[in-house]
Amino acid sequence: MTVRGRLVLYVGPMFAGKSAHLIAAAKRQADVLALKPGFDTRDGSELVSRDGSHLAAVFANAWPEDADRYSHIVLDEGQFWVAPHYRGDIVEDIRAARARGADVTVGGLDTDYRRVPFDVMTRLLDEADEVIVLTARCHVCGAPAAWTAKTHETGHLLETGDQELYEARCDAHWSLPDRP
Ligand SMILES: Nc1ncnc2c1ncn2[C@@H]1O[C@H](COP(=O)(O)OP(=O)(O)O)[C@@H](O)[C@H]1O
Ligand SMILES: Cc1cn([C@H]2C[C@H](O)[C@@H](COP(=O)(O)O)O2)c(=O)[nH]c1=O
Repeated sequence: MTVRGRLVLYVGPMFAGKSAHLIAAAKRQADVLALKPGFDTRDGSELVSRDGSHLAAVFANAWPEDADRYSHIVLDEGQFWVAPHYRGDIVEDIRAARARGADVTVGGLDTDYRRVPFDVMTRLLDEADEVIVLTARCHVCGAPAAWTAKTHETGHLLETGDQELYEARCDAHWSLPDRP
C-alpha cells in the first residue's frame, strides 16, 4: 500500500497541551473530520483542552464509513483506540486513510502511569512523518514533566480521569501509586 497522506503525532504526558495542539491544527484545516474514542465520554462529542479550546467531534468505535470524504482526519487519545473499545486496527485504518490521500493527526499518551509505552502509540510513532513531543509542568515542583503518575491504584490501565487521579511528574517526582 503506497502511503500518500502525512501522519503527525502529538505525544507526551497528561496536561502537556496535546489536545490544545490537536485542536489548533484541526482549526487550521478547511475539510477536517475530528474523531473521539467511544471509550472517552468526558465532555460529550467534543475534543476539549484544559486551555479552554474545543472542537466538535464524532464518537467512533470503528473507522467511520464517511471518513473518505475528508482530506484531514484528527483523533485524540490515541491510547484508547484499542480492543474492546475499538473495532478493527486503528494503525491499519490510518494507513488506509493515508493511502487514499488523507492527512492524519493524532494526539495521545506515549506512556501509561507505569511509564510503559502504549503499544498502539508505539506502532503509530513508527509510521509517523512528524512527531511533536510535549512536556507538562510537574505538579510537585514545576519542572518539565515527561511522565504521568496515578495518585492511587485502581487496577485499571485504561481509565478516564483528570487531576483527581493523575498528575504530571518530572523524573525526580514520578512514582508508582500505592497499592489499595
Ligand atoms: N501540570 C500542568 N502542566 C502544564 N499545563 C497544565 C498543567 N496543569 C494544567 N495545565 C493546563 O493544561 C493545558 C493543556 O491541557 P490539554 O491541552 O488538555 O493537555 P493534554 O491534552 O496534553 O492533557 C495547559 O495549557 C495549561 O493551561
Ligand atoms: C496515564 C494514563 C491516563 N489514562 C487516561 C486518563 C485520561 O482520561 C486520558 C489522558 O487524557 P489527556 O488528554 O492526555 O489529559 O487517559 C489512562 O487511561 N491510563 C493511563 O495510564
